[in-house]
Amino acid sequence: MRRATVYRYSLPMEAGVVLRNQRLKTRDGLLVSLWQDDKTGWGEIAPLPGFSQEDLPQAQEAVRHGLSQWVQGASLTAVASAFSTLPSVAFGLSCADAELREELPQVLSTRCAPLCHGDPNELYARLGALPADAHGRKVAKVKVGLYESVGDGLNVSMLLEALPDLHLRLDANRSWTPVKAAGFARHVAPELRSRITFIEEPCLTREQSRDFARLTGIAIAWDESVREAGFTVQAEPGVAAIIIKPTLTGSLMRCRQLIAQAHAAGLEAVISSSLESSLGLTQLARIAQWLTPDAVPGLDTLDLMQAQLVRHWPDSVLPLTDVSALEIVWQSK
Ligand SMILES: O=C(O)CCC(=O)c1ccccc1C(=O)O
Ligand SMILES: [Mg+2]
Repeated sequence: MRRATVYRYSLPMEAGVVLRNQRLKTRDGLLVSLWQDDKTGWGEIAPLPGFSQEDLPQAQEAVRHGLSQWVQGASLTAVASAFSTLPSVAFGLSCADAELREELPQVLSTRCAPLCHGDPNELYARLGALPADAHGRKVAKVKVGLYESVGDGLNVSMLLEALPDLHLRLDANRSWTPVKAAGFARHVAPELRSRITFIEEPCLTREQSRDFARLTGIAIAWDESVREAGFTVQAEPGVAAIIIKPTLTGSLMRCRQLIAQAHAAGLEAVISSSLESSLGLTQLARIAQWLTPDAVPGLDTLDLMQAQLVRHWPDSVLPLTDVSALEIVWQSK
């Protein structure tokens, strides 16, 4: 006997969370819970406005359709893979399926690369307290490209000089022209550059980003590119990693394939958040622990929200919204 329920959630965000020039006041998405015999599995489907190709009504319709098929006996692995044009649906359903089949291990590490922002004194204290990894490195992430690139260069240099065991991931989201990218690099001394683990997509085009890596010796990582048609994972000079945001990428099987390709090419694969709730985020932490145990994931986004959802992120003090408070939008008979 199979049963499925689809819930809809809307969580208030912290004031001032801006994504691609639009303010995100609430994070909206779906949770699915599946029952089969005495087993249960949950998944989160949350298209991210400005990033996902699909919107929530489209996702909801697809989830309803996919789960009706599953309830009637179809394989959810197959159902999820069929939604390759709706990555959030493919990912959420495949997570619920993996939990149900007890394939997704429970072990979870809350270790992730903290996003550096806000008051410098507070930031220094936070980074000072950050645990080092097996190589004695502290890994944190800084968004760049929002203001003057020269200021970004000075800021990054200041952090690296102040904390000798700090290694930084930077993320420019393709915002620099080659001239701005050079302005950034000019203000980061060559001896500090090796502690920039990578910068995600510094420039508008891949070719410009490759040139930046070659000219500056600063490694880069692909993020947006990974989700573009025609992208193939391959070893390239100056490329250190690929970023995998499962909600924007697709089924667990697709993510595993990308991770395997990255590792085969000698690249780091970094699991990263698309602003999932605490339920999706804890699953991402489990996936990261399982499939990319040596890479610190990019999951420091829970505090952008004002509440957790159904499952706790360990140590978070945010209030928890219980499943009983959620609207049921579909249920199998
Ligand atoms: O990768 C991380 O560390 C956090 C997640 C993150 O940065 C992000 C989250 C949602 C949408 C886009 C991005 C991004 O990588 O720019
Ligand atoms: Mg990025």
